[in-house]
Amino acid sequence: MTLVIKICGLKTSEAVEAAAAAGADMVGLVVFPPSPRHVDLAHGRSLAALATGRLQVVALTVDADDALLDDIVAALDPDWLQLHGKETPERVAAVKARFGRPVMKALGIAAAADLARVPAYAAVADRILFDARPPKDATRPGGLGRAFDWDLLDDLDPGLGYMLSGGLDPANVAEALRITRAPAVDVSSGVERAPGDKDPQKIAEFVRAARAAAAAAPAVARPRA
Ligand SMILES: O=C(O)c1ccccc1NCC(=O)[C@H](O)[C@H](O)COP(=O)(O)O
Repeated sequence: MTLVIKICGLKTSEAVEAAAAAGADMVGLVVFPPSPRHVDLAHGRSLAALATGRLQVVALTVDADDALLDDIVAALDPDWLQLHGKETPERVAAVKARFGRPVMKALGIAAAADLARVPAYAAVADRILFDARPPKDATRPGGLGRAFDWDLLDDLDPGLGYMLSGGLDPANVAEALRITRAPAVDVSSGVERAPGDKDPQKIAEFVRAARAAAAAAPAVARPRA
């Protein structure tokens, strides 16, 4: 199975072009004003149009209501909706039913107990994104460049595709894949010069390192020890 790679928090056409040229699969557009990666809908529309047909477009929101999601879907026509707030399983199901698009639910992980929520979300989401749980005083729930203990995902079978996220970068993605055998990875801070400023060279290095690691140790197809 081919590793799925998502580059998140793109703000410029240069970054979209870099993700496409590097061979990424998905790009995330953050619609959350407190984030340094926030794009307004007019700009998001042009970035999504540039990506469409080459990269899957993920619209990332945090506890968005239906009215905002209506506007986002109309503007970005995303392939995926990523819910990165405190959305309940019921809310995930409602968003999926209303918009008829695949929904990726982010779950913050800091300890094994955090995985207890997985079955309820796996029943309604199309993909789970495991991210580091943010500190209590964080101004945003993701894109913080924080990793969690990847060993927590050992032996995890959520019953659906999942994405590993949180503090990944070109130097550590191979080790993260070796430990987790994740079928998909997501990165933001690790391919930036500064928050919100993507570095085309780091994007290329990340994709190259992740693809090489996946080729050396195929993810979900690899039998468990
Ligand atoms: O990126 C943001 O600023 C952001 C803001 C609010 C909610 C989620 C956000 N990012 C979510 C992502 O999918 C990131 O790629 C993920 O958290 C990993 O980020 P990083 O640890 O910086 O690679």
